[in-house]
Amino acid sequence: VVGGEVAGPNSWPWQISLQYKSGSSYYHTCGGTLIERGWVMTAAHCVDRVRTWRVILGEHDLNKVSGREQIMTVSKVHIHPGWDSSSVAGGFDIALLRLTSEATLNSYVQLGSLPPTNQILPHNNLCYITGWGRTSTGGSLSAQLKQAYLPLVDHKTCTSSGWWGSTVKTTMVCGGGGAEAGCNGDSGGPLNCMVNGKYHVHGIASFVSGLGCNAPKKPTVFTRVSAYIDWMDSIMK
Ligand SMILES: CC(C)c1ccc(NC(=O)[C@@H]2CCCN2C(=O)[C@H](CCCC[NH3+])NC(=O)C(F)(F)F)cc1
Repeated sequence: VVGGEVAGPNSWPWQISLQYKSGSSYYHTCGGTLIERGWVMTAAHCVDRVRTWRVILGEHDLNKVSGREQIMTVSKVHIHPGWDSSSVAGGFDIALLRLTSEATLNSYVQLGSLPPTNQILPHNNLCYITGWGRTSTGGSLSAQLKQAYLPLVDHKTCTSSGWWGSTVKTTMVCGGGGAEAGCNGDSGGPLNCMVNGKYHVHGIASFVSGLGCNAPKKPTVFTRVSAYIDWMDSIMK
């Protein structure tokens, strides 16, 4: 996350850290959202390589043990059948991870709320991106979870000339476009949007400009969760 601030510990209790094993250590690679006690929603591009995964719930500082963490292994990865790893512009950047055991819900670990099917939020809707991604283009990951205010950018603006144009599809949502942005390592994490006084997970961080995470007029692009409710229901049935 470029800009914004360190989040209050566990103030986004559905945020997870997706980590892969290399040698005898695990490394943060993406964010994600706990949506059922046994299911995590993330981006397809995060899990389209065969790796040994683990999910940390109740995480805040990647380098410290608070005792609030729950370390979960992944028993199955479900990547949307429409995902094409050679083109993030094609959309379908969504995957579901079946956890080996069910999470214990408490003050530090809660389920994220999903939007109704095909809900489209208005331009400038209040949204926050959260993640441990790079804090500047080419910079390092954040040890603590960060949050940044990314007002929603409507499709008409986001697909206009000088912005993303036709790269952005109707199954995507855009947020920010100014100094604050998602960045590498925030992938798969939630775009938390306020609707009727409650945060819903409206987006899954998908891509930013190759020119820089906070390139002007290149808002962070998210998978629009409300476009994939039926698919998710069919998998989690
Ligand atoms: C649509 C197409 C023109 C296109 C547009 C932008 C990109 N951006 C990128 O690839 C930049 C550079 C490093 C990773 N990155 C990204 O955008 C990565 C992975 C994207 C999927 C790539 N297989 N995503 C993120 O950093 C994010 F925003 F989700 F946190 C890639 C392709």
